[in-house]
Amino acid sequence: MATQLKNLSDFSSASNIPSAAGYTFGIVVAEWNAEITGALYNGAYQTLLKYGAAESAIHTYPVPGSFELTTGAELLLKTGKFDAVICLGCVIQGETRHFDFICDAVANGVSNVAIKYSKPVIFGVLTTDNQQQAIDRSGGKHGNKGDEAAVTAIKMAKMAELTAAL
Ligand SMILES: Nc1c(NC[C@H](O)[C@H](O)[C@H](O)CO)[nH]c(=O)[nH]c1=O
Ligand SMILES: CC(=O)[C@@H](O)COP(=O)(O)O
Repeated sequence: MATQLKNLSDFSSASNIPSAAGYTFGIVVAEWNAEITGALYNGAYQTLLKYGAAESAIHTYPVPGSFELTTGAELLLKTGKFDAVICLGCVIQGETRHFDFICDAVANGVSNVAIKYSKPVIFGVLTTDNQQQAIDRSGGKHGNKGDEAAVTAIKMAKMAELTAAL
């Protein structure tokens, strides 16, 4: 499987990451599986700082679960004050089909909010079979999806800025 072949968060060879300076970011973080989402958040926050975002330009809001990430993104984007919103969560399969409904709702919801406001909303949600897969992708052997979400937010904020000038 491709995932097993690499650290998915290795940006060392990526020279095409724009500066995050001047952009305002929202980060909405689900409290479910907090040990995982906390690691995702730390990765995203530190990555934004690494690429030049000001601490004062990063605004963080917790929500109860991943299902609420869409609402969190909507509430932030309706203010008109954010260049990108990063949604962080971790949904781990349980005994029932609840997993499927949450994952589908968040993926579709995040996409719809991004389109509604023509602003980047980044899907930084782990959807795993078990806890170990989540650990591996939140600072473990497969990298940190929070890092990736932050890089995506920077790139998309830059694209939004460039296309607004067209
Ligand atoms: N089981 C997980 C949940 N469940 C909670 C939902 O996200 C939502 O808060 C609830 O249905 C009320 O609307 N959330 C996660 O983020 N991760 C899970 O594994
Ligand atoms: C993804 C979930 O909501 C899950 O944790 C709930 O567990 P279960 O499906 O066993 O009720």
